[in-house]
Amino acid sequence: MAISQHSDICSPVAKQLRLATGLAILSQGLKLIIWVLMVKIVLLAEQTKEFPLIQIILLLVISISYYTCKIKAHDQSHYAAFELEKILRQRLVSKISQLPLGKIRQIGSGAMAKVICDDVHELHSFVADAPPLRAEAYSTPLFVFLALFLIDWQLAFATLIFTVSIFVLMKWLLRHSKLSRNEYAKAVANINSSLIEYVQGMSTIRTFDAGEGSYSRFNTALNEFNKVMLAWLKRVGLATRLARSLFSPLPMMLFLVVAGVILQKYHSIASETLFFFLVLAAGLIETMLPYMSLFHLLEKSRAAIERIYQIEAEHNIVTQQPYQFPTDYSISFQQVDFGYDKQQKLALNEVSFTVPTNTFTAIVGESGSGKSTIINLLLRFWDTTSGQILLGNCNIRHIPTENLMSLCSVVFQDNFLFSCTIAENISYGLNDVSQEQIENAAKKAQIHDFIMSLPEKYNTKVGERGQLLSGGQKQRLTIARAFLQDRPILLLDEPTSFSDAKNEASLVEIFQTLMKNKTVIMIAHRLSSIVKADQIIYLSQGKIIAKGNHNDLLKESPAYQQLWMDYQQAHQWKMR
Ligand SMILES: Nc1ncnc2c1ncn2[C@@H]1O[C@H](COP(=O)(O)OP(=O)(O)OP(=O)(O)O)[C@@H](O)[C@H]1O
Repeated sequence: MAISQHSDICSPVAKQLRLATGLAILSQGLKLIIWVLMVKIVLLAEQTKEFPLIQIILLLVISISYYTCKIKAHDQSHYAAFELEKILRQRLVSKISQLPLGKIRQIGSGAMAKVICDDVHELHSFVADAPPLRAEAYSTPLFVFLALFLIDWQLAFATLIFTVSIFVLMKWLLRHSKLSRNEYAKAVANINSSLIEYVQGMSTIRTFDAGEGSYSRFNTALNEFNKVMLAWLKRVGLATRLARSLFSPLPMMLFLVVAGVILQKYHSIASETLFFFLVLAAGLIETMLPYMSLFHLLEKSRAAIERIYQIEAEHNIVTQQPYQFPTDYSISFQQVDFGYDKQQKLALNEVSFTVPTNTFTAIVGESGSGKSTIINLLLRFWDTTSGQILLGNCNIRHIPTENLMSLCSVVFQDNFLFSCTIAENISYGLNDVSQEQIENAAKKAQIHDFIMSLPEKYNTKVGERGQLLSGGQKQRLTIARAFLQDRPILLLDEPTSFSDAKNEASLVEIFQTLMKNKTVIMIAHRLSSIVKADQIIYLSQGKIIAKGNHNDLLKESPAYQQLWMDYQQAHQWKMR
């Protein structure tokens, strides 16, 4: 099973690996000839007075060929390992781009980074070292036993039994290493994710938790890792050392001397034969050490392969056949149920509403009521549990993802910017955009003057995740991006969250321009910006409790009346 998984994952470089293994086997065959020749030369020197020149030249030629094959095998397997590392990383990154966003968050950035960096790297050692090790571990014993059986089948048989016994004992001693590998990987992933969280949440940590507690998750992960390693050392360390001692020439030589003496009682064994056995079998036992390394490599990489395959087996966002392409931009949720987790309460429960083309729908509701979930489902970051979402009368599951995305502009709460220039961030994902178009979009988002005040203007780099800009500036760049995209559907999540009173007024004006002739869904806490909405959807605990425009809801919905009163009171309180 493990072997088939290994050969499966190595299939992109199978040809290079076959060549490497072939060269390694050849080198092992040559090594055996070298041993036999060496014994022959020593015995020849003892028997005749002539200098064994031809044999020595032959020995030299074969030795050079042996090293050439060995080096070439090593080179081939290392080239293959680098190639496979590249291919697997490309495959995994491309896979991630096709996964539902929810799945990516569930797996976690730490675990994901571990698979793409560490696990793929782990495979590198396997691919680079396994072919020569495999050749040594399998072909050398075969060649050696063939030679030993030809020399003396009885002593060869006894040697075989002894070797197999050691081999079985070694397998038994190493039986626990499999479990520790999984625990080890889990502990490393935990350190990675707690470290990523620690660095990303540094500002929050410093503000709220300057004491010991801020390190606690990272520390717990480190302690957990130490515990796993110590337990592993206790459990496997002694066994590994014992197995290594057994697989050294000394026990084999002791055995051969004893077996040779016993056998001599029943039939005569020439000292020449025993000499052959001592050299070949002692060499044999040494070449079995690679078997142990191979076993470890297989075990280590097996867990890594399983984790790579686990990600590759995750379900992609699938566009169902037949493909459909919307002709208008109305949106309709029909009896939509959705839960992030099977065990959890539904985040949306029988949600139905329609947003006609070029109208403005606002979603309000308490925190956690399911507002963002509506946008997540519409963008197919997750798929509905039941019910359906239509866009222009097409079920969004039938609309190819790239088409669906090309219809929607989004301004999120957390506006993600890439570590490139301002111009590149505004035009992100768009081809053939002129500088003039970028600047026009920035003007509409009222951020052009600020950009022009920067030393490198539109070529200013914004830093990792846009950290060189303020929250409001990042938001304006995202709005400029939405202006430039000019897509028929606009999804806004908390668009005024970064603004003061003056800024809010200018943002409302900007949004009014941006929203013109578009189908708009806006999530809002500030009711002032949604009074003019064509429709307000009031969510509570995943259910729609009221639906209509502001005036209708004020007349008909006690819950909305209360919400409006609370908002006004809060507003007045702020004014005072
Ligand atoms: N990734 C997630 N995994 C599990 N549960 C989630 C996830 N995201 C949201 N939830 C849960 O789903 C419910 C709805 O969340 P949602 O983010 O849609 O609410 P919201 O109304 O947008 O809240 P807020 O106004 O605070 O942003 C909440 O109970 C929340 O805890």
